[in-house]
Amino acid sequence: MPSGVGGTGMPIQTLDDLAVQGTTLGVRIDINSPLTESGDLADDARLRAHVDTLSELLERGGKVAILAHQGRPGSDDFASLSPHAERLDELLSYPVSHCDATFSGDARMAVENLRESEAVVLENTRFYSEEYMEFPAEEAAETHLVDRLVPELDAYVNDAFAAAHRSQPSLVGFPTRLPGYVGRVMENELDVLGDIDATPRPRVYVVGGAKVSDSIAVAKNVLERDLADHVLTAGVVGNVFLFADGADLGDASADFIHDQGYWDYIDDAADLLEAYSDKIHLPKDAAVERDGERAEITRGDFPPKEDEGAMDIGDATITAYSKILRNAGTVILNGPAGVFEDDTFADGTRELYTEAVNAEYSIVGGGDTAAAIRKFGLSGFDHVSTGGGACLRMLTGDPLPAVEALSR
Ligand SMILES: Nc1ncnc2c1ncn2[C@@H]1O[C@H](COP(=O)(O)OP(=O)(O)O)[C@@H](O)[C@H]1O
Ligand SMILES: O=C(OP(=O)(O)O)[C@H](O)COP(=O)(O)O
Repeated sequence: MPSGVGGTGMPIQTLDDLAVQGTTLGVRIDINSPLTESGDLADDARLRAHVDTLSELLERGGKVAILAHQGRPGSDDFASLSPHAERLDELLSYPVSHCDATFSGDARMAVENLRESEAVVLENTRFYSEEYMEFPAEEAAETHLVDRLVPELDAYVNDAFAAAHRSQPSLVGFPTRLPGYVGRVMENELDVLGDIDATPRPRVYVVGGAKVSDSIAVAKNVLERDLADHVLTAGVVGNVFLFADGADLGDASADFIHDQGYWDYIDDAADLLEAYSDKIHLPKDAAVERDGERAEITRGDFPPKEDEGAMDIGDATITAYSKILRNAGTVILNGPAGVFEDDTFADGTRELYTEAVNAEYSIVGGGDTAAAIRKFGLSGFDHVSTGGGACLRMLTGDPLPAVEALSR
């Protein structure tokens, strides 16, 4: 019988149920990481998170074909997984190579040629167009990527919790055609994040960062299900809510939101504000760059000058949000409050994250969120999830497609 995984209530097989020796395994991990301008890894936390799973499979004699994505088509961090393979080769005590193909003949040959306790990182799954589309599991199973790789594999392991909210071929297509198992990262995240109702009130969600569609969906869910006592908005998400509330953050911020494809979400944010204005908190001020320095503008003085984009929350927002966080029973946080990579606009993220540690129970998650935590040298959170959107989605009780596909 499958070992089962806490929190999901669904019988899912773990690596304890998998006979590894000599088998060829397709292993989906999430090593989507911040990159430097030259394309190197700016942070390797997600790679390190998967070391236990990969080491276990290799130590037990597995032939490991790694599937993963990096960035999104059109994004600055949309890149090859070659640096990731090099870093995994350094982190693991087993040989890790890279193949610059995902499911072509060369990729299938690379998988066929694997010896026991060897791994190959196949190329960025999102270099292939169908991977950036969402499908029901049964349709995903018939995509080229899945169809071409299945004959080379004996089983599939999904350890990519951080991408489990995406119903994309490499995440949901294999379990309908191969025996599927969760890796150790996925197993732990599902166990820890299993039951949000067990966490103490008042429960405060902090939705920051730049993935507006994910954050609005989560905010809607936790408010409709009365899971949240407060929703603090920051980052690009906060800027969208400010526009939705009629504030004029100026052309630079508006153009950025348009360019990211999120302008249409302003109506959704407005609907949430109308229904839950008592629980949703908006920034009271913003930080912009003026003459090369940080300048703060209160909402009463919006809009900033035409070329000044809102790059961080200001002191008034930090003070107001910190007071709520200080009195929180549970803080659930995803996404930076500003462009924290630039020290000029790191104040909001650093201050809010520092305050979140002091909550009775704190869960933080996300690739850039984790990178910010390391940048500021913070510790003491009860759980640092490898996933941002996936973590929030899990905590709203919404199903994670990749997990559902494994529990068939
Ligand atoms: N006001 C802002 N304007 C532009 N980008 C922002 C702003 N606030 C935060 N960001 C960006 O959001 C990105 C992280 O967002 P996201 O990917 O949602 O976080 P995570 O990976 O933790 O889920 C960072 O690269 C950061 O620079
Ligand atoms: O970084 C990720 O999500 P996160 O930004 O919520 O942490 C995952 O790798 C998913 O990436 P995606 O949001 O481009 O599908």
